[in-house]
Amino acid sequence: MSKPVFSLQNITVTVGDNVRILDNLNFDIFDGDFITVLGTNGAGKSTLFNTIAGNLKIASGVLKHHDKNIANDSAVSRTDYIARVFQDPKMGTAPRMTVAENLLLAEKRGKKRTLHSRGLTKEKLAEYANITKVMGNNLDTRLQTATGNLSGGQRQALSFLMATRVKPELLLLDEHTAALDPKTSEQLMLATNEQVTKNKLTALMITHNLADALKYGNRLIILNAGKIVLDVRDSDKAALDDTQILKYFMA
Ligand SMILES: Nc1ncnc2c1ncn2[C@@H]1O[C@H](COP(=O)(O)OP(=O)(O)OP(=O)(O)O)[C@@H](O)[C@H]1O
Repeated sequence: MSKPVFSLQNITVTVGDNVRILDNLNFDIFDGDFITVLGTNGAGKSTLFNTIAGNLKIASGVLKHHDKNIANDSAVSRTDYIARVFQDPKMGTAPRMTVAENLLLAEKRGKKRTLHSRGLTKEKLAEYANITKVMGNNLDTRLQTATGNLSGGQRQALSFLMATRVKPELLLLDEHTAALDPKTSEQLMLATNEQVTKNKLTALMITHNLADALKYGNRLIILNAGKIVLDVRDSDKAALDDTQILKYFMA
């Protein structure tokens, strides 16, 4: 197997009186991996994402991006190559800016993030109409609408498009469909799968939906009490069912 894009080596994260919320975790992420992440409430899933994204300081261990240890790099500097979509539709978009302006801003990943509305040429707007249309929720008709006036589903679809507008080296999906109604949630999940597969994105997706965790991605991990208790890929993942998965929740 090729070298990992990200490598978590003996990562421990503690809170309070030395309580380990990630416990000596070892985990390699390879180019093109689409990893679904399961675990009970409090297992450490968001902590894992916060650790990778740089929002939490690790107590010990090494976090490598290619050959560089990025454990002490700021969260802001990591946004050059890591994108994240949160559960809350209000996160990830600027509410007073229009849909088109948000998309234009998203194209600045890794560059200085200044925005000139004159960058919104006719051609750009036509391009944005195309990419928003595939989300199937009329976002393409709201390009000049302030993001704060969108529905939660439209806003979350926009967050996803922004996170993937410039291909990130890692996409973190933090229960990104959980706050949406079942139909909107399925729509975004299908669009997510299509984009991740078509563009060969490397992604981790936290979900509490066992069916989605089994159906999507090439790899699945289960966290329990700050440790990875299952890590399967390809045919081993395909062979899993709900009953087998639930056993790992008790481990
Ligand atoms: N900054 C923090 N300070 C104190 N405790 C924290 C902090 N962040 C996380 N924890 C604790 O660490 C544990 C893991 O939390 P985490 O949010 O990672 O769980 P999770 O698997 O994402 O859960 P959920 O499915 O409920 O979102 C929990 O017990 C949580 O209360």
